[in-house]
Amino acid sequence: MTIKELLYKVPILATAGDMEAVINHLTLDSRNVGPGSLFIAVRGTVTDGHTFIDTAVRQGASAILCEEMPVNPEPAVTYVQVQDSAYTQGLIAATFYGHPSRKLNLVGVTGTNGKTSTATLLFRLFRALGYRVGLISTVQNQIDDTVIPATHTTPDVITTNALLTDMLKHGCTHCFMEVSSHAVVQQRIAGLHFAGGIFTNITHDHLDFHGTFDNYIRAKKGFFDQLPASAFALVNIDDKRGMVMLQNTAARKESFSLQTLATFKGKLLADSLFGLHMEIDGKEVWFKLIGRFNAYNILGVYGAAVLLGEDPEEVLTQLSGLMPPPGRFEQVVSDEQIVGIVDYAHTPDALQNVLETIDGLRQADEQIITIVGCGGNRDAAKRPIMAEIACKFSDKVILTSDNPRDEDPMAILEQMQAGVPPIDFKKTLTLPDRREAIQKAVSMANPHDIILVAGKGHETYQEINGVKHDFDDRQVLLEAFANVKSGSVDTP
Ligand SMILES: CC(=O)N[C@H]1[C@@H](OP(=O)(O)OP(=O)(O)OC[C@H]2O[C@@H](n3ccc(=O)[nH]c3=O)[C@H](O)[C@@H]2O)O[C@H](CO)[C@@H](O)[C@@H]1O[C@H](C)C(=O)N[C@@H](C)C(=O)N[C@H](CCC(=O)O)C(=O)O
Repeated sequence: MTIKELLYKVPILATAGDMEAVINHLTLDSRNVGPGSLFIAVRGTVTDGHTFIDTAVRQGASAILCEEMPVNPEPAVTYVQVQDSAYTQGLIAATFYGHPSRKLNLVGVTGTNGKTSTATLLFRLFRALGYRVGLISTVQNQIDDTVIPATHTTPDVITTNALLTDMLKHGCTHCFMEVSSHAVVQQRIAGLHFAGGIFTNITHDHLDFHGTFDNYIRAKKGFFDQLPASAFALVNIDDKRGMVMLQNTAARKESFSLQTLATFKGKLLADSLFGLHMEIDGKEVWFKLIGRFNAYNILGVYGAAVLLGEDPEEVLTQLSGLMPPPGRFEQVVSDEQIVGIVDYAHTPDALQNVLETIDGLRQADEQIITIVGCGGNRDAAKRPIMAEIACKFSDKVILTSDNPRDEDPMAILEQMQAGVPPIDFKKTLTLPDRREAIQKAVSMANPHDIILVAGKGHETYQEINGVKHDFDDRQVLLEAFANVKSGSVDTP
């Protein structure tokens, strides 16, 4: 495709060089440039892509898209100046790949918690309903049975268009994707045509990136503002920001609720460690998912499926058979009936949801032992809050590391300790080594006690100083169950 064809409908400020130059590859990263590449220079959070234009040219780039023209452009290379290269990237990627998002039903899911569960449940539901389906999620991307490792919750828009193209080649009719607030702000969903958007909830998270809670809300809302009139915008109106999401959208406004009148109204009848019993649209159904937060996920998934034209009764039948996604309230039970629960809860709200759920389901003599940490190089404000929540609901708490990245693990843990109420000092232990923390919890547990290992969920690594070391909470729990003699009470 020529650069001129690629720029169809793109507002351009200036050009230099041959507009008939042929482009066979798009990239944001100078390290991936080769002959035929169009290098898109984007201003990032760490560095400015414009500083790599010369490198891209040396590596054979055919064209450069930028916001600022270089002082000495290379005559053999085509340069295009635009107002906003991050946004333009989305329009170009859609044209380059032939607008794949218009050729299937692309549904985006946004919200602080529940994105992965909702997108994954939709993916599994539509497969169970007989469709070929794609998934773009934090845990993994998937085209039917083929798993493609994920690097982001929402990839860059070039990668997304490439994934959607592969999905179409495999006959997919639907794709369910997570839409993170980072992605909205960084234009990673620009130019994508959505058939629908779902809002799960919004709570304190990512303030390191967005600065204020208002900015974070605005970022989420930006997704709904982008939806076309042909799409549906389905929001959880039990979250007080649900209606805000709908304010400026052109899409059809739809809602779901466990508490009030909504397009899709559900009622939670019973909640146990074995599943949920709900009434949806007047029908009683059992689900294998656990916890009130999953009742919301189920309702959102049900609503989206019905809005996509599926038969409500068939949707409920298929949904009732689905299991939780990996690392989402995943249970690992020892021979002695110590219940390990591995959950991705890494925000205050998610941790509170999981702990409230466990607290509501346990018997009076069953202890909750919580293992929790907070990531390095990320929102530090949540550290004391998460420790406080863990203490509020648990009989014992072990503060430990969760991807300290470039930070000193002990410094993160000290910030968490600041949230431990003095009355809870004696039930709290600090063990920076996560493996040791899990082993300690198992050694302290009695049969039927519940050990919550929070934060990593499906992740299979611990990131320390830029190196990802193999670490899987589920595996380490199993090893601890096998190695440590259960029943030996070792109170901190
Ligand atoms: C903070 C953040 O969101 N960063 C994302 C952002 O990178 P950046 O702005 O920091 O990029 P940069 O390093 O400043 O570089 C600027 C530009 O120069 C280019 N460059 C850079 C170096 C070089 O040698 N050559 C070159 O061309 C880069 O490709 C980039 O285009 O844009 C990149 C391209 O899209 C992303 O890969 C990158 O994600 C980083 C790796 C990341 O960790 N992001 C996280 C925070 C994130 O996005 N998380 C959300 C989920 C959040 C949640 O809900 O939990 C997600 O969607 O995954």
